[in-house]
Amino acid sequence: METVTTWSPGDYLTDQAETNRPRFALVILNQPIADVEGFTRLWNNASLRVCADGGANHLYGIEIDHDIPIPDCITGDLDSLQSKVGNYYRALGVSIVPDHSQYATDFTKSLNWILKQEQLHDSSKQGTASDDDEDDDANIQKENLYGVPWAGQPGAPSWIEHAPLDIIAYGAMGGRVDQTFHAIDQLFQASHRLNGENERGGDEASQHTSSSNTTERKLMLMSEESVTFLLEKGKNIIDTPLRLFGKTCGLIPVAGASVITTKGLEWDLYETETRFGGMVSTSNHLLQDRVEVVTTEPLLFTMEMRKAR
Ligand SMILES: Nc1ncnc2c1ncn2[C@@H]1O[C@H](COP(=O)(O)OP(=O)(O)OP(=O)(O)O)[C@@H](O)[C@H]1O
Ligand SMILES: Cc1ncc(C[n+]2csc(CCO)c2C)c(N)n1
Repeated sequence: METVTTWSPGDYLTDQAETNRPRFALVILNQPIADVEGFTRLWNNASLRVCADGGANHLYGIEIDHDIPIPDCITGDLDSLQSKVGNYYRALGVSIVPDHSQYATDFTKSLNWILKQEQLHDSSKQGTASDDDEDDDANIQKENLYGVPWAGQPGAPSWIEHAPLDIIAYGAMGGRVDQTFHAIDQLFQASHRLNGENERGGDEASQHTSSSNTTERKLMLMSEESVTFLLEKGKNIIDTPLRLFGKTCGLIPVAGASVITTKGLEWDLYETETRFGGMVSTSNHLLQDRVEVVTTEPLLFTMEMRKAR
């Protein structure tokens, strides 16, 4: 069975009025934001907005001049959050959720917070079926734990009906190298941690079909420079509208050697092995608005954002 995964990163960037845009959560990391317009479009489009610790400082910098939505949450060890920024958002009612674990980064803690919101909603759906005092207690406890008044309560925001949300992390690439590799590791982790270990792969029955489309939640890393995600084993169809993306792209074998076939690139490959120390396709070019990549192992795909000028 061939698995087909479709990727449409441009959909997150389209205007809010446009329909069919996937609902997504946006995590802002602690990196400078040069392309304020591009970031603001993404921030406005997001359904759930989380600041990873010092990410809030950059948001605050933008909010001074722009009318943008406040975050739903600021989380992390909060060692980078400036006190004036924390006080500002606290006064506006933003949940500030400290997590001092020394075994998870602020990026991971932000993903955990998103997962918790979704899980709380799931349990609240089960809870509403039996409307007893025990459930009320559970909801109060959840509110105390996660600092979100609506968590687990009736009247939760509408995005939650679209959960699990896709997740975009903004600002993960191009800073500290260990943080960059950590972000790539999050892409690997995402395939099981954010989607549930058991939902992947074909079951016995689906082995008999020739192809299946995966509808798992996506995690993508975006910045003003690039968008990056981990292609899955099998066939990947990537929407690459050239009005939104620059032509330069790369296919990086971060999971080890892979045999790949591509369609739609200037230097297409046909059943070619890619591995570090062997052939790695960087500085390749998109030729069209849709690219296909078949890969035997997960493969990092990255492409440029289109520059305003
Ligand atoms: N220099 C950097 N390069 C790339 N990503 C970064 C960098 N600094 C921070 N980040 C991202 O932003 C998140 C929040 O950063 P924060 O302000 O807490 O810095 P930190 O204390 O160094 O991060 P952490 O506590 O997560 O190790 C980090 O978890 C990381 O994903
Ligand atoms: C094997 C191993 N390597 C590094 C760390 C350190 N660490 C990882 S995430 C984190 C929190 C950063 O805010 C810290 C300190 C660890 N715990 N275990």
